[in-house]
Amino acid sequence: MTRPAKDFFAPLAVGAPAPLREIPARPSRAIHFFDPGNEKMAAKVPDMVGTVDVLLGNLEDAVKAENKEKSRQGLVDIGKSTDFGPTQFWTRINSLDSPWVLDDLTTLVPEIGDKLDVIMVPKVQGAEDIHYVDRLLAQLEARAGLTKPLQVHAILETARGVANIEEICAASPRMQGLSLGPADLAADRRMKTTRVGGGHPGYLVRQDPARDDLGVPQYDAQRTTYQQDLWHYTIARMVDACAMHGIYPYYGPFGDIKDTVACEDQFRNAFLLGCVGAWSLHPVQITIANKVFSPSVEDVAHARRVIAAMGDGTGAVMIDGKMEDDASVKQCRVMVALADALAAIDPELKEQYDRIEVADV
Ligand SMILES: CC(=O)SCCNC(=O)CCNC(=O)[C@H](O)C(C)(C)COP(=O)(O)OP(=O)(O)OC[C@H]1O[C@@H](n2cnc3c(N)ncnc32)[C@H](O)[C@@H]1OP(=O)(O)O
Ligand SMILES: O=CC(=O)O
Ligand SMILES: [Mg+2]
Repeated sequence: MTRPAKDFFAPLAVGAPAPLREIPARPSRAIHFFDPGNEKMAAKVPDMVGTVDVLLGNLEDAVKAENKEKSRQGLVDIGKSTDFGPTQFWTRINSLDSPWVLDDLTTLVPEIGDKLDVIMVPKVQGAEDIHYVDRLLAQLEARAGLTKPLQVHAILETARGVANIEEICAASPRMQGLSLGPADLAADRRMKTTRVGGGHPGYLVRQDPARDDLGVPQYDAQRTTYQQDLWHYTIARMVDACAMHGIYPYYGPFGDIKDTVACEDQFRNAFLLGCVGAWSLHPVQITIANKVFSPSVEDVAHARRVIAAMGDGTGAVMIDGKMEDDASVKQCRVMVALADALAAIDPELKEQYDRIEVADV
């Protein structure tokens, strides 16, 4: 059950920092995963600061059981020794039923709780999981004397989690966002796939058969097929639930590292539907996410033009043969607000957006 409105923003432990009233809209186009126990990856982290919006030290799946303690300690060392500047610092803890998660939280909060921005919780099933983490974090924050509350991000990777999506988003003022976890979700749903995110050639629709002069369908004639997106339904649910609760939706992992083209397509579908970012599993995917989740110069130019033409934002105007009104100007404001936020942290993008001529507007 969700707490009554009057108690929703009350700290859950004496001495814990006051919960945030609003989740900050910090750019997070790529959430870049690294294993803090892998020396080669860990060594790259300081140089990645400033090149990616979020660096996430992963402690869960993809870290071998015998390396869990090493990765946790590696994360503590990186957290203490790194100045993250404009880059956010997140972690993915082990699942709540695992033998490692209690030590993850009781170690990370006192050691590097002041450096961490967001704790990603995997395999969240319902509000009860968030309530557990919420209270424990409050106790640990109070004991550590933290002044800034940690935010919580849930991965949607079970059928029950998807069914309970709204209550998960509403479970705590710490809730920062949701990510799609397509690999675990596929397994939990008993989908017949063996991939980490992305499409499947068997999930398609086929063009109707052509008909001969007598109207008889030619079933054996060549017919075009169109591959469909396995994740459309779940992403759309995530976007609505997150928008309703003032938190942020993300595409999760795309496992075919070499298929940069299909990765870009999946990320772009998510961007167009309302997601703010995606996971990056390999440095090559940072570039893709940064590109896709930044509005194009053309879209920003058009949006600025509509906003300028619409004056106080009411009424209707014609631009290039198209009707624009209150509803389209609101979409344009979303686009420009994102462009402004990105320009503030990304000098290359700022230069591109600044180059849009006043004449274009
Ligand atoms: C379903 C889920 O839960 S998804 C989330 C969990 N999975 C992960 O976090 C996976 C993270 N990524 C990885 O483990 C690796 O990128 C792999 C296994 C996919 C590929 O690793 P490799 O085969 O070593 O890739 P590759 O040879 O292209 O690496 C090139 C360099 O980039 C480094 N690198 C690879 N991935 C990363 C990364 N995520 N962060 C930083 N550096 C990386 C490698 O260490 C290597 O360094 P080197 O040039 O000093 O030798
Ligand atoms: O954790 C991510 C997933 O796809 O599973
Ligand atoms: Mg998973």
